[in-house]
Amino acid sequence: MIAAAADSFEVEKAKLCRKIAELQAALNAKDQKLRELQTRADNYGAEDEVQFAPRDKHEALSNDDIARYSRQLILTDFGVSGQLKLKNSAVLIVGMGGLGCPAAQYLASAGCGNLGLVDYDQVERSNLHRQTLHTVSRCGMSKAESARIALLELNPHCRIICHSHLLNSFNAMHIIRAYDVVLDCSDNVATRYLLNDACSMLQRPLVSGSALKLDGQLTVYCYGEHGPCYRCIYPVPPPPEAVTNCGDGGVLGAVTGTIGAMQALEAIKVIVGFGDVLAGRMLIFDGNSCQFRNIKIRGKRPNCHLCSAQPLITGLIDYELFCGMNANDKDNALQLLGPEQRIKVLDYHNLVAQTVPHLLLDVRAPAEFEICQLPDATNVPLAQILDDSYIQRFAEQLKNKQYPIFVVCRRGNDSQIAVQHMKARFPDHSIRDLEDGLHGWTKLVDQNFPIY
Ligand SMILES: Nc1ncnc2c1ncn2[C@@H]1O[C@H](COP(=O)(O)OP(=O)(O)OP(=O)(O)O)[C@@H](O)[C@H]1O
Ligand SMILES: [Zn+2]
Repeated sequence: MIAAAADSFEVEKAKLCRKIAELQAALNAKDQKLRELQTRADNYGAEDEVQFAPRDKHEALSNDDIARYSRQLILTDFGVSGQLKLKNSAVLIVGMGGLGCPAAQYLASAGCGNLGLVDYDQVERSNLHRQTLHTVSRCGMSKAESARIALLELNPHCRIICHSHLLNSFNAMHIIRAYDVVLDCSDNVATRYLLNDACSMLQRPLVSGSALKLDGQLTVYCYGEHGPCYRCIYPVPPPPEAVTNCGDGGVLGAVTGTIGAMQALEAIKVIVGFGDVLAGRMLIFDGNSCQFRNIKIRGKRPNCHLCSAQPLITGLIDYELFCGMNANDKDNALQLLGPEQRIKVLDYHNLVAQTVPHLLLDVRAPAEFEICQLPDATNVPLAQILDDSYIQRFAEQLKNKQYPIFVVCRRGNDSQIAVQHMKARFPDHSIRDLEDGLHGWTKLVDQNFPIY
């Protein structure tokens, strides 16, 4: 008895030692990456290819300007001097998606002289419902280029500089330095911290917007001496599992349009210098009840690691590592299950063709299940599968049933979570998920199956 216990202790100890060694190796690799990153960041200016032509300095408005901007020129707070400031300004918009498109549209048409557009991505059909500068014929084109075409149609006097690549720790300082104000229209936490840190170090106001489902938020960070930075409010990133993106949560174009237009308004106020800039306050928009609320957010944190008098962060870091998330909102493919717990979509298709009895659970939300579903699939949302009371009822149904269970979702991530959970409860039952989910089905089995 004692010998058996000692054996199992040794096994457990060996497992732990192996785990520690693996973690140590992973840590070393990340450490190495961080050092490389810092070296490249330090040397970035030297290897940079991005060239900015010097900005023209305009002393007066042209007749065309006067005719074009007449309706805003007559605003008391704005006037000729405001228009000139705008004409001489340079604004960087990071992300030409749901927020960036309306923001760029209002800034270009209002007469912002120099607009920088950053986006590494290309236009897709699923962008068009809210990313209003892009068109059907420009699907596949770089988003920055597509937006540039639309903006020049609106206002050919606006100088547009496209940065059709990822903004990252290597290039952010160099690019941002060339602009007066930055708009965060991105969709991921890593980019938010990157922009915040770079803007704080370079003392550039950062107009930050976000929108998801029917809700939106807006505030201005790094504004003036007392304006807090993003880290003052959120010193540590949220856990990755707490972050939802538009691809998963959904969003209405009119909501991103509302917030994006207001980002343009705050940028104009910052440049021209009128009104109460939304710093130290956050605007919360609830599209469902159509209510705007302003909440006071804390001021500069005296011990902020970034913007306090004695900062601990003095250079850009690896933000993906810091946040534990990629600098995009594309889903990472989860690898929770071994190959024996997964089935390829083609194999599942053959099994259906041979009418092998089985149960197919689709673990997407009901609204997604309504869009499209495989024949004979039963919709049991993941949240329900993770609920113990459901699993108990399911156990009753499963009694004496031998047929295999397959689980499917949109991309093959949630289905793995579901299988893992169910396997813990029913270890002897054959439960597998469909690799790559419905996206895989469209790709490999039925090209006519809708993709979203
Ligand atoms: N670090 C970054 N550098 C350059 N572009 C970025 C960066 N982070 C995010 N973006 C861009 O910001 C935009 C955010 O907009 P939005 O979320 O509306 O678009 P999307 O990612 O195309 O949406 P969907 O989730 O529906 O595919 C995207 O076009 C994305 O490519
Ligand atoms: Zn701060």
